[in-house]
Amino acid sequence: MAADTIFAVSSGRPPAAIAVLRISGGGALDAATLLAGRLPPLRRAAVRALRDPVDKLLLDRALVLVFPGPATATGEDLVELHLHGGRAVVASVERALAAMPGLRAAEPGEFTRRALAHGRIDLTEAEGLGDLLSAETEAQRQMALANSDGRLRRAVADWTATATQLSAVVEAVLDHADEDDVDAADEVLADLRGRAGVLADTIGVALAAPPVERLRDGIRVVLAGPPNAGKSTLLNALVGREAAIVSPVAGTTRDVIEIPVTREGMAWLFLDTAGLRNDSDDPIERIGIDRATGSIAAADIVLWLGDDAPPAAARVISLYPRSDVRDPLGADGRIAVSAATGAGIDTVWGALGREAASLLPKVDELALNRRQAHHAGVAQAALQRAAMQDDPLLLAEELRYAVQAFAALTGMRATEAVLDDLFGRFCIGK
Ligand SMILES: Nc1nc2c(ncn2[C@@H]2O[C@H](COP(=O)(O)OP(=O)(O)OP(=O)(O)O)[C@@H](O)[C@H]2O)c(=O)[nH]1
Ligand SMILES: [K+]
Ligand SMILES: [Mg+2]
Repeated sequence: MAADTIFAVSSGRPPAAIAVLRISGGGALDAATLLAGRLPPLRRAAVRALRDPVDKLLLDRALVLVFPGPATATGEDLVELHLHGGRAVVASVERALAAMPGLRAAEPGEFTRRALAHGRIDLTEAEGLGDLLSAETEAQRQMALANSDGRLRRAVADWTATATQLSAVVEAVLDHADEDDVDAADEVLADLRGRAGVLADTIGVALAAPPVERLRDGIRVVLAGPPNAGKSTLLNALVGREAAIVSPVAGTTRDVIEIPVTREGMAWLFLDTAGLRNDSDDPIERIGIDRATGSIAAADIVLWLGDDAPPAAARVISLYPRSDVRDPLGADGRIAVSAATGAGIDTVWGALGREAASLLPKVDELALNRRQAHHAGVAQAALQRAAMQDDPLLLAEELRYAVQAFAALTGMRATEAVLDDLFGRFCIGK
C-alpha cells in the first residue's frame, strides 16, 4: 500500500520573499512534472514555469529541485519548489497539487514522521528536532542540536550492542550447558553479571542528569516570606517590570503569580506568593497562603525573605530584604537586598545562577527527557536484576527486557500515541 504524497510550505507562513514548498512521496516527481514540464537534473536547481495541469495557466516561475529517495530528508522522493512567497501564488500551487490524485496537504510534523518511519532518524533525533524548533534560549538550542544530531541515538545504540553481546554469551552458555565443565560456565556467567551491572551504572549516569524539559520549562524560583517582606517588589526588580502589585498593605498578594524570564541563555519561572502568617482570618488570604505553601513544596529554589527559619524546601537562598531601611548588621549571613535601590540584586542573580548549574542538564553531557528516562529506567532495572541473577535462563530474559526498553527509547517500538503527541507539537511543513 503506497502512502499519500504530501506537500506543504516548509519555510514559514506567507507572505515572504520566497516560499519553499516541499512535495514528498511516491508521486512527488510525477506531480512536479505535471506542474513544471521537464524536470531539472537530480539535485540541481533550475527555473521552470509552473502551470496548472488542467487549464495550462501560468501559476509562477519557480526554482525546482528534485531529490530522489531514499537518501532524502524524508526517505522518499522529494521535490522542492522555491516559489515567490505571496499568499495567492502559494495558494494557487497548493490548489493545483491538491487536485492531483494521491496528493494531499501534509499534517503537522508529517515530513519528519516519514523520516522516522523510513529510518532516516530515530525518535530521540525527532524529539531533538522538535525541541530545536521550539528552542527559545541558547541552552535549549545547544541541547536540542546535540540530540537532533544523534548523540543519544548513538549512546543507546552502544548500550543495545552491549546488552545484545551479553545475550549472545548467555545463549552460548545455555547451548553448551551439558557439555562444558560447570566451573567454566559459572565463571562466564559471573563475568556477564558484572558487565550487566556496569551497563546499568552507565545508564544511571544519564538518568541522574536533570531532565531536558527543565531547559524549556525554566527553573522554578518561589519568592516566599511573611506579609509585607517585600516579595512582590523584589519580584518586579528581578524580572525588570511591574509584574506584581505592590502596596504597604500586608496581605496584598493572594494568588500565585508566575512570570517567565530568560536571562543569559537560561529560562526561569518566578513565582510570587502570598505572605505566610498563621493568624489571618481572611478566608481568601488563607487560600493564598495554602497555595504559597504548595508552591514552596514544588519549587526548585526558594528565595526566602523572612527573618525566621525558612520552611523545608529543596534549595533555599536566604535574603535580607529592604536593606536600605534596615540595620546592615542584621543580615547575619543572608544576602542583603534592596528592591528600592537595586543593591544586592546582582548578588541574588549570582546565587541563583550557581544553584541553576546543578539543576539544568549540561549541554556537553547526555541528558534525557521524561519519556526517554522512563525507558532508560526500565532498562536499568532489568540490567540490575540481571547483575544478581544466577539462573542463565532468567538472566537472558532480563537482557531481553533491557533491549526491548532501548528499542522503545529510540522509537523502534514507539506507539502511535507517542508519535501523535510528539509530531502534534511540530509545525506544518516540518
Ligand atoms: N524602602 C524599601 N521599601 C520596600 C522595599 N521593598 C518593598 N518595600 C515596600 O514594602 C511594602 C510591601 O512591599 P510588597 O512588595 O508589597 O511586599 P510583599 O511581601 O509582596 O507583601 P504581601 O504581598 O502583602 O505579602 C511596600 O510599601 C513596598 O514599597 C525595599 O527594598 N526598600
Ligand atoms: K504588601
Ligand atoms: Mg506581595
